[in-house]
Amino acid sequence: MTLLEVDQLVVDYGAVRALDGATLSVARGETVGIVGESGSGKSTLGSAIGGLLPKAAEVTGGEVKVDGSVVGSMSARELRALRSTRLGYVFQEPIGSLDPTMRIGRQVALALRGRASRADVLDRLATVKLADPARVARGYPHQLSGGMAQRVAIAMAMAAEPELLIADEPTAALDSQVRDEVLDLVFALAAEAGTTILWLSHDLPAVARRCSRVAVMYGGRVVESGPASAVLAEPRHPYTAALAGSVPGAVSEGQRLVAIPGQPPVLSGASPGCSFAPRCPAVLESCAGERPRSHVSGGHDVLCHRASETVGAAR
Ligand SMILES: Nc1ncnc2c1ncn2[C@@H]1O[C@H](COP(=O)(O)OP(=O)(O)OP(=O)(O)O)[C@@H](O)[C@H]1O
Repeated sequence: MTLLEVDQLVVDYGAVRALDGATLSVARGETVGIVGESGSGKSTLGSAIGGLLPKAAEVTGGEVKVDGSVVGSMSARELRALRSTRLGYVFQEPIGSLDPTMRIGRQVALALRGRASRADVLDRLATVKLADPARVARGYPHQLSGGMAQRVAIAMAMAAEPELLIADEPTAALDSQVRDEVLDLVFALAAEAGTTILWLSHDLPAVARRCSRVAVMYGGRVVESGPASAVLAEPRHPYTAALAGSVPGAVSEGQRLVAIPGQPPVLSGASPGCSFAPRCPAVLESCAGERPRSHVSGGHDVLCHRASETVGAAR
């Protein structure tokens, strides 16, 4: 059953177009990795789902539905309810999710929606494998290491057992050892609570290893989505092919995506054609002037004029 539907979403920050008709559908229980270079629109998409876009942003087209309800039509109260009961967010910088002036235990109690006993709070902190939950509960955010703070942020995001957890590069600020532990934790807690995961990441190998589905973003659109193993083994979009082709040996888990020659676009308005055309090794004449439409090919959704051809030919 569909939990999240993003349909042709367009978001502008003034003259900069961050999302240019992004479309994505996520079923309950899926673990979906959204992969893309810096500026491809991942964070904007993640924020739009919970009505958390900054003031500078304007939704100028399309819509987001969570469990059938249109997020853009919700009142402030409905949005607060959506965020406190159905969605959980974890960001790159855990400190940003924590109140520097409040003891950790009190913050976790609030995330448990005010009905929490001290034992509930300590239980919750124990689920994120903090060695001494009582000590952490008594402390303040500045007393925690980055890894510990992210564990607390995860405990708070998962406190209400949300239907959808949006994890926006949750481990980018952590060192590699802690990174794996934190990801293990996120996926284990989500599996236990039946929470669907949307994980926004630069880290293609890590996403492929942990997620059931991958969506690749480029120029504010989802250019390919499908089962993780199939998308990586047989990419249909030349951009995904370039990313996937660069995986063996060239990039290991935890590293950022290797560069593809050329620069990703900064759009100011709708892209007239495929925004990957200037960097595409398989570009056709029509690519620059005609927007590719969704094409289902081998179980993947692909936005490419050449989607029906094999990627072997496109590369
Ligand atoms: N507050 C803002 N004001 C103006 N432009 C913004 C703002 N936030 C994002 N943008 C622009 O919108 C586009 C998409 O940015 P977004 O942060 O969503 O991408 P991203 O894929 O999450 O990148 P990163 O991986 O670096 O976080 C970029 O061109 C970015 O410069």
